[in-house]
Amino acid sequence: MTTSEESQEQRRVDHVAGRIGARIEKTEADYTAAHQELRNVLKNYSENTSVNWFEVDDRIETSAELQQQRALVSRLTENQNIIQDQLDTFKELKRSPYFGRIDIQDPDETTPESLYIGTASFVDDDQNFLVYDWRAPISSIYYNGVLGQVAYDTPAGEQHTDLLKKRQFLIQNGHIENMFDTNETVGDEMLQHALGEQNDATMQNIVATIQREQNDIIRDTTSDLLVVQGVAGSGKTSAILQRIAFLLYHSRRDLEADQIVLFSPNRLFSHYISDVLPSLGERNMRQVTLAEFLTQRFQGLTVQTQFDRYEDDQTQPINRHLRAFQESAAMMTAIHDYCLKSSPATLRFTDIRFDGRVFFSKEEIRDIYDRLPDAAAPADRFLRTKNALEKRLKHRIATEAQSDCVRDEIDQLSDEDYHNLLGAKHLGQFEQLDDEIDFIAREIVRRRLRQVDDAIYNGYFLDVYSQYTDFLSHCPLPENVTVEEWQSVIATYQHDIEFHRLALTDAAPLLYLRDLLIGGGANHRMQHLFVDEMQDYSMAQLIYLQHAFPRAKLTLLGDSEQALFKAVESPESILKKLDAALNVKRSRLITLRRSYRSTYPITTFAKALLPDGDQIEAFNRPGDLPRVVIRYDEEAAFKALAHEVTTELATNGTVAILTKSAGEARHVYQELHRDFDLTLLTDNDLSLPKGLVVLPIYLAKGLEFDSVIAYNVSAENYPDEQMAGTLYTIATRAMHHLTLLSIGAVSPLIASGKIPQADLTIEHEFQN
Ligand SMILES: Nc1ncnc2c1ncn2[C@@H]1O[C@H](COP(=O)(O)OP(=O)(O)OP(=O)(O)O)[C@@H](O)[C@H]1O
Repeated sequence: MTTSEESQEQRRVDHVAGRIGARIEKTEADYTAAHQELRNVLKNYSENTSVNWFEVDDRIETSAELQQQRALVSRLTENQNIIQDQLDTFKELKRSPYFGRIDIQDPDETTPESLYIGTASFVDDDQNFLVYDWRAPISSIYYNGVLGQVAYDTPAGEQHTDLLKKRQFLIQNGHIENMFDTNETVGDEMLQHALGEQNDATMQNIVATIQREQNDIIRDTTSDLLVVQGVAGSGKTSAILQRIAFLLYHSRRDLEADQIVLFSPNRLFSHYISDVLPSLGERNMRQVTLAEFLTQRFQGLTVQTQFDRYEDDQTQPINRHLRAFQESAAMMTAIHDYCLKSSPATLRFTDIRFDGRVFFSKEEIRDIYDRLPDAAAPADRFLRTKNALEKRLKHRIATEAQSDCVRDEIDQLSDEDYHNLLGAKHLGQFEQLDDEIDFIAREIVRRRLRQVDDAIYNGYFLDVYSQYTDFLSHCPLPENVTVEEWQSVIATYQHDIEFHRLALTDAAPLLYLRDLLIGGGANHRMQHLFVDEMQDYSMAQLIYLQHAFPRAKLTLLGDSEQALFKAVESPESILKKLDAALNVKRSRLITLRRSYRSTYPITTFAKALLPDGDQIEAFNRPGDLPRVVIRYDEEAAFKALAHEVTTELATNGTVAILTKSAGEARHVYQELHRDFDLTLLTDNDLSLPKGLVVLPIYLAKGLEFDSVIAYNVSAENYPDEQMAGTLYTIATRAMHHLTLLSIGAVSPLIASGKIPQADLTIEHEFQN
């Protein structure tokens, strides 16, 4: 690259930045005007809210006026927010207007054209595209193409062009720091820089350096089920966030951010990724953890979380084949069959009671259900039963409203209570006073019987918990499950329910049974469902999620090597199982084998922990060897830990001590918190601070830290292959430094001959 080319490019950057600067000034003026308008309306609004609320007529008038003003305020606020967002985008763009340039020559053109690609598009006042959005169809060439003939998809079909040049830029504060031409997808030099820089507490966008396979994930618009199996640090999470930005850009008119839901592994993760979409000028999608989702669905019950289960599994023996069956697709099929075969006689109806007496008896309810055509789906029949009960309730309300005692009650009402019962909507609606009185009478009875109404509306007249017991007692068992074992499953479930608790294993089958029998539970608005860390979900849970979001396209991401609960599975076998269970039209598997997060020595060490780690490709970023520090008693270990922490904090922004369990994390906290500014993170924490943190590994899923210290990787703590996934997950959270502290003999996973001693720095304490 010649210096004249560099100065020419810098002149262009200056020119573009100048244009953006002018637009910022104009937008700032627009913002001030919008803000002033909003303030005026708000002032007016607050004056209006203090008017007389006592007289009924005034009240109606004021209320209508207020409603109008409220609508105006919300429109103006939205307008102001849009301008603010534009301003933020322009300011960001001015600092770094673009990161790429492609020179192309279309078949019907005589001269080549240079296009510049950035995080958002910028069109000047003469309609020249000075910067193209990275998501524009033509930009895909930048990520995918090597020089020569290339194709790219557009809404009008596939287009062809000749790619003559591809140039990458690193522009900071309007200044070109680095630029070079490349024939590769996105050159390693650029990536080296991006990865070496990171030391933020939150995730950054990767649009300047998206890799080819990541680009495939991001731009896939046709699959109904996209399964991404990628090794730790291969950019799965990054890819889905850019994918969401891409989908929002491409379906601007039909897709909104709140029609996309992401199931995240934990709440810290939700915070960790929260800046990525806003940095690309998009709103965040909805995020929920499995625990939050289940808690919301089972109000009144305490549902075991994945974390509770992980902790419990460490202290109690687990019957793996039993659990495997309970969480399988076969279990969900059994539920489905059971519900389809259900009949009025097998359904566990219960009385609806009021004031200690039976209001609608279960026999009456069963009778209604029985009279409905049995060809209808159970949920349909249930809904019609609900409607019939509502009708009967209305009838009883009407009859009771005629009673003398209700009329007496009306006579006793104060003016205020009377108007409240009538409600603003009905004021002046009745021509005859008698009609108004009738209405009030029904309203009194309706309010009194609200509990019955709620019971009908919520379908409380079917005891789903006892129905699930009935299902379990009739469930066809696989050969490897004995009747005795199954009896214990039923007994445990019943015992849990008695104490308002539910095991995680039972949650998905029970929800499925409830939805199939009584209806509801499905969200038809969601268009995309993303599940990160899918290896921690059972097949039953995934089937349920598909049922709960029936219109959503699924993107499932995971790494079976990081399974904390299960054995490792090959990506192909995972897709095969999902294909069979989820029954989708178009499915696709993308495998990512290159790991970007950690330095070369850390990834080399981490992959050696796994039985089939050879397939992991380490990105070539230099760094120190992982250090193993061995001490033979706790006191010496904590002294060493304090020393390591001090050293790491001197050079790293985030240092995490990762433990196997919450108990261990608390113990470390107790020992260190007096000497260090240390934060103990639990599953209630919502944000990730910078500095020094201690947390169990399952809360660190999906996260990364500049420096990781694995606490106590002894043979006692990590005795065998079962723990390989956990240790691998811990090691791969480190970006730049990894230290492994062992109290006593080191785990055979590390001390095995598989890991060459030359790949580690080992520091022993001399024993007396
Ligand atoms: N193309 C890329 N350009 C720059 N950085 C990247 C790229 N791909 C991944 N990274 C970086 O690598 C790190 C790991 O990415 P990410 O968290 O998305 O991986 P993951 O596959 O979800 O990891 P895990 O399964 O271990 O949680 C992040 O810091 C991310 O910014």
